[in-house]
Amino acid sequence: MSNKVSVQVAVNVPLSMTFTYLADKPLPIGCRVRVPFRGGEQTGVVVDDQQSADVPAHKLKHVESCLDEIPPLPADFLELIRFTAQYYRHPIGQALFAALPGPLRRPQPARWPDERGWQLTLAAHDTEGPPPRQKARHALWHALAEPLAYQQAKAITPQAPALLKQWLAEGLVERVDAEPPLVVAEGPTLNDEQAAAVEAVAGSFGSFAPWLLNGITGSGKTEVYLRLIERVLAAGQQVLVLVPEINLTPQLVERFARRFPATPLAALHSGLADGERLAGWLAAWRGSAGIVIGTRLAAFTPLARVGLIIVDEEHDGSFKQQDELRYHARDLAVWRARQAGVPIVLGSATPSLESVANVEAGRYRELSLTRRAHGAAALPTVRLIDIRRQKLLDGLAEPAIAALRKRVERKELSLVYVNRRGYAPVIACTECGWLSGCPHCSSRLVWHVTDRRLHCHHCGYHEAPPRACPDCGNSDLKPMGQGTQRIEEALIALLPGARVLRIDRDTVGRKDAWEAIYRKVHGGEVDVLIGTQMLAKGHDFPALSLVLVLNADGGLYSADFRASERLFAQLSQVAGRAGRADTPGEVLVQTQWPEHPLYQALVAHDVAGFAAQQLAERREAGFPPAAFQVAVRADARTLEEASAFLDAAAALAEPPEGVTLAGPAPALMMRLANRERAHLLVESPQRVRLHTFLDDWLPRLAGLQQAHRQVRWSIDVDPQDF
Ligand SMILES: Nc1ncnc2c1ncn2[C@@H]1O[C@H](COP(=O)(O)OP(=O)(O)OP(=O)(O)O)[C@@H](O)[C@H]1O
Ligand SMILES: [Zn+2]
Repeated sequence: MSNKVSVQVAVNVPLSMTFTYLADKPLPIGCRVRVPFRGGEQTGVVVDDQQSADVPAHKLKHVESCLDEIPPLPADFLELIRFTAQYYRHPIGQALFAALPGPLRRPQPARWPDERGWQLTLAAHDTEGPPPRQKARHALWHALAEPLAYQQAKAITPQAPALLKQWLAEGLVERVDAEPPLVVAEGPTLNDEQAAAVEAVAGSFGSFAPWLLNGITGSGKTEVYLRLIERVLAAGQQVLVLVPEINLTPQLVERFARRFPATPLAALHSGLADGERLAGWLAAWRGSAGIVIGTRLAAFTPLARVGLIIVDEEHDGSFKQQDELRYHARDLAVWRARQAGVPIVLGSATPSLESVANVEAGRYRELSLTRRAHGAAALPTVRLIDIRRQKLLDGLAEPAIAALRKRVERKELSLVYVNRRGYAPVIACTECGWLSGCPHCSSRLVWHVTDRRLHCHHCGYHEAPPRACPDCGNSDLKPMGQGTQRIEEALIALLPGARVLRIDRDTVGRKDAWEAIYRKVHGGEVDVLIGTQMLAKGHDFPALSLVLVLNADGGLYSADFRASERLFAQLSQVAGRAGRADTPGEVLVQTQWPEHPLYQALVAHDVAGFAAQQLAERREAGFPPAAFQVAVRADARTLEEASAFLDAAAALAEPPEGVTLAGPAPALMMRLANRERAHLLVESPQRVRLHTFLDDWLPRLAGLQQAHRQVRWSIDVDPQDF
């Protein structure tokens, strides 16, 4: 008994503690283990070798040896997890397991993927090989004279995996160690601003330095990333690139792979199968993937030799996870850059007010790209169409229709941007004004033509539309507002012969849908694109010359203090899609409030002015980034139950000077999936004070659950949505 050792193990359970087990020999910190847990079995990770004092040794269960053939999880990864759990107030085990790829959460051993390359065998050199008319085979065969990595082979032909397998079986190729060379395809000559940005960041390699790359849409930020990546790869290091949307990943991956055709690249996003994700994750950890690109979860990927971190579209809301582990990937990326002692580049055309404030405070340094990069491309002209003085045809004003017609005639591409968040097509009664509402949420049901049903976009409930108004019996029910599907129908009727392509969550559900869309758009097979927010971000469609914005007004007068910032960013982004190459761009915005300062700033392309005005308002009101917030959210069957819990929580608080509690208040979306939601806000101008207060207060809340059994509650640090 005496030679046993005890270890601390993190397990995937909702408890803010680790568990003590006995082992026959010391187990390295970071190794995955299989542990008995409450009558079952769990995967665990050894996080410490300290004996906890309060459990007598004879009561401890045993843990067997490490599961894996791979080494223990690295110390800097565990440190990141510890920080994340602590800062975002999440159980350590759950934070850890959320960051691991699926297969590593299960108690099965993992091994390194085979990353060797392929080369022709001696025997193969004596054969003829595929004839030149079999182009792809021929090209692959000849490339195999030298060691070829998987990625290089796949770049030659998509049939490579099958061919390599076949040739391996026939003894024509063999597996060899292949150190991929750094091959860099040619890029454009940088303009002065781009070159200055590259030099500035490169000058900070080897130490922590946060940079805000503030560049207007189309100013060539991606090109700046590519040049920096080139230097990092040349120094034998890795780059981590975070992007907001899974849709953007294929486009960027392709651009990176074209520039660095031989560099192994790991793309990590939620659309991957478990095995693919694990392989990419391990390649990143081992250091064999030179470029690691992914959505927010990729912020946790261990990297053996990171030299630079890039966060593209840093202002984007999707970097914040809204449930379970509510982390902000951009903020964690900055923490990681500091931990690793490397620079981080936050890129955006509409930087978040948080980053703008960090520049003002001297914490970040700013690099500006003020001109469009491509030849003569200029920012588009933005015009407002005052719809108070226009007759609308299916939601479209006459000048808007005329502008679309002109583009179709000239064979130029147009984009109709429908801000569905503002107004979705609901079914309304023309007599009494009844609107189709969800029985479970305080949201409207949205009419879908595809299945001819009403859908709740919040809880997923759907139903057939009523034949007559449930309130007054009138049988004349009409769709109100313009969703993408309704606009599509209208445009097909208004622009005969035009090729219209609608892009929204309903049409891009499939994994490869985006690639098909790109092929169509770039192949000149589309005249008018219709889309929601997902079309606004980062896409580069050179032929696009007109952007028409519908329904944006909904964001002007929202109860959410971030709504204006988001709307401005979205509209700048979508406007920035126009006129990126040789065709000058025009943006038309239909609005009832043309004099609103937000639209005036949009017309003037005054990003900095708008940010300054917003920042002043936030400071005035004591909102972030002038203050830090933590939300305690609660939901229950009734608002009273939820509020009673929050009242009880507030009663346990003894906030020190400089920390205030506000609420409880109902959430903006008060009812969701049959639960009513409210929150309590804790605020302070000083982050440290806020967190010191939480350290004292949050542990006391655990005792409340007993008296409020029906209430579910959670902590959201730096909340983004209310
Ligand atoms: N120095 C340059 N000379 C010529 N063309 C360039 C240069 N830099 C970038 N480009 C081209 O300009 C276009 C816009 O560049 P890029 O996509 O890098 O801009 P961006 O700032 O990342 O755009 P956004 O944020 O709007 O998505 C691309 O087609 C790119 O190839
Ligand atoms: Zn609902």
